Amino acid sequence: MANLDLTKYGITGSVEIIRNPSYEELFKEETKAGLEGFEVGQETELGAVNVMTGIYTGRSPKDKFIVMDENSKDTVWWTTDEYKNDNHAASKETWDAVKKIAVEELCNKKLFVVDAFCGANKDTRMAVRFIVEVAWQAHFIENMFIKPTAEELENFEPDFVVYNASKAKVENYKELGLNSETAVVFNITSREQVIINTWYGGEMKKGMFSMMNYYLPLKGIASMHCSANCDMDGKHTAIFFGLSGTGKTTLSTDPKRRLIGDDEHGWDDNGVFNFEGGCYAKVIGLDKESEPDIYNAIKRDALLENVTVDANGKIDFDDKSVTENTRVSYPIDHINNIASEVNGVSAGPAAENVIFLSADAFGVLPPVSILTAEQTKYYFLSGFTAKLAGTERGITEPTPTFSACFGQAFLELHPTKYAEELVKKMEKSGAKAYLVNTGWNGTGKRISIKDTRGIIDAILNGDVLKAPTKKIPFFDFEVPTELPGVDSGILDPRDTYANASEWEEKAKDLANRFIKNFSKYEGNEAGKALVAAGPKL
Ligand SMILES: Nc1ncnc2c1ncn2[C@@H]1O[C@H](COP(=O)(O)OP(=O)(O)O)[C@@H](O)[C@H]1O
Ligand SMILES: C=C(OP(=O)(O)O)C(=O)O
Ligand SMILES: [Mn+2]
Repeated sequence: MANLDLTKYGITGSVEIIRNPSYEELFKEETKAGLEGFEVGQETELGAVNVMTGIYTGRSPKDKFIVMDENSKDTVWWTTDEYKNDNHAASKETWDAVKKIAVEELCNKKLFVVDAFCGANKDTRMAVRFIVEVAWQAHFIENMFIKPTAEELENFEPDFVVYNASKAKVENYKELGLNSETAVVFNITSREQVIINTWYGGEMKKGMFSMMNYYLPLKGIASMHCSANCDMDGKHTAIFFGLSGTGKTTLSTDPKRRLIGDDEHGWDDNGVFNFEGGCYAKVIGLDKESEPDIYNAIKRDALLENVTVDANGKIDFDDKSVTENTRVSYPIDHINNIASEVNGVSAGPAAENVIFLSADAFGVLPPVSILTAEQTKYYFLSGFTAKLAGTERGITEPTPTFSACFGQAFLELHPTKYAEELVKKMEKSGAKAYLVNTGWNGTGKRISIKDTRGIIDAILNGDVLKAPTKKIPFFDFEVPTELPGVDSGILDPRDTYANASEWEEKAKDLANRFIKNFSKYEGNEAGKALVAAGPKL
């Protein structure tokens, strides 16, 4: 395998090709003398290396394109004026041009090639080859994707190739119909991705997630933007859907349970399986006391991004001067209790509890609502939350949004397809769904991690179904009025306002937004039938 041939990709004149480097080699490469600009990694007091990712410290959805061809034309959920999404169409000519830019950037260089899997299920996993010129990018990939065994590496045949040319620019982007000098372009037919002018690792991670979101539902497998964990015996799986910053990583990392994965999962007839081999946690304001497992995962081999570190390697997790989206990637075995230790792979049986995390910036949603089957479909398709600062370019404060299936930016097919697959699986396992607000309430502050953890515990141990409940107006949510370990004063959101009429006013406004947003699903009978499960004025 020493002589990996990249000329078949048009990449010629390679000075050196380092394939699947060890962590030891990566450490040397990313901290060695002579590196320049954003290539430089700095060793920190916790042993993890920190890097700066440049202008792009979050994903850039406006620069995401998919080649429109015979194959993708009628399957991909394209953006339209009536319903905008992030699936912008690129022509085949544009594809040829951006691929050429990427390949030229990668010619005559020392390169890193990382071969890895996306998907823990051997029958449906994608073998991905990443070609990059920056050592820490190779490190990020090794942390986040599933490492092949020596034997698997020997016989590795990529199903998908990613060309990361973060140092290049698309100068003639206007001519090519692109949005800027930055481009993240997918070719579903040739199974390739090109990344130009952004160093943010999330484009590779969420890029392959988007591709799984295309291929898996077409095979009858649910593909989900959620975290997952199970009990200590590897059973009783729970999944946590949520847009960036709503708490998937924080809440699935639970010392009482085993982690399956923190962000991207499939659900097939055997159960829930992780797509990834590692986690990508936010570290802004990271507090050792409230998130000890994440804190302890930050050690040698973990990779910090955009964190403020002084000349002696001392970390300041509270500093937001570069971005609020400071991150750490680490291989999943940096977490003490993981599902693969008892289940062999990062997987668990069919989920029994399905939790929708929503960070409501309006302070209207109760901290926990028990959903009916119809409400489950309605709230999944609605995907209401707030986009939190940082993960996407241009978002600087909590911004309310309806992100279908709690992951619209990564959906390649129509949202109803994901809802259909999820509901099929939930019906089969008899799973119950809950809507959990990890955002704000009438106090003007975010609900505490402690209270949210108490709520999650009550869902997972069944207490929530034994608790006395009441109904919340407009939304018809059933909410518990007391739960062990949770401040009873917050369970009815109206109690967190000086005057309940303040809540009422905001609730009416939010209900209206739901109704308006849902009109896009009312074009068919199934959509129309769900309206009754939504808010009413
Ligand atoms: N009640 C809460 N529940 C979950 N996370 C919270 C809560 N309050 C504040 N946070 C913070 O919000 C962020 C959640 O981010 P994260 O778990 O990485 O989300 P995701 O994985 O869904 O992108 C963390 O920085 C966490 O400390
Ligand atoms: C890395 C990302 O995911 P999350 O914030 O959900 O962890 C992202 O959306 O770019
Ligand atoms: Mn996360």
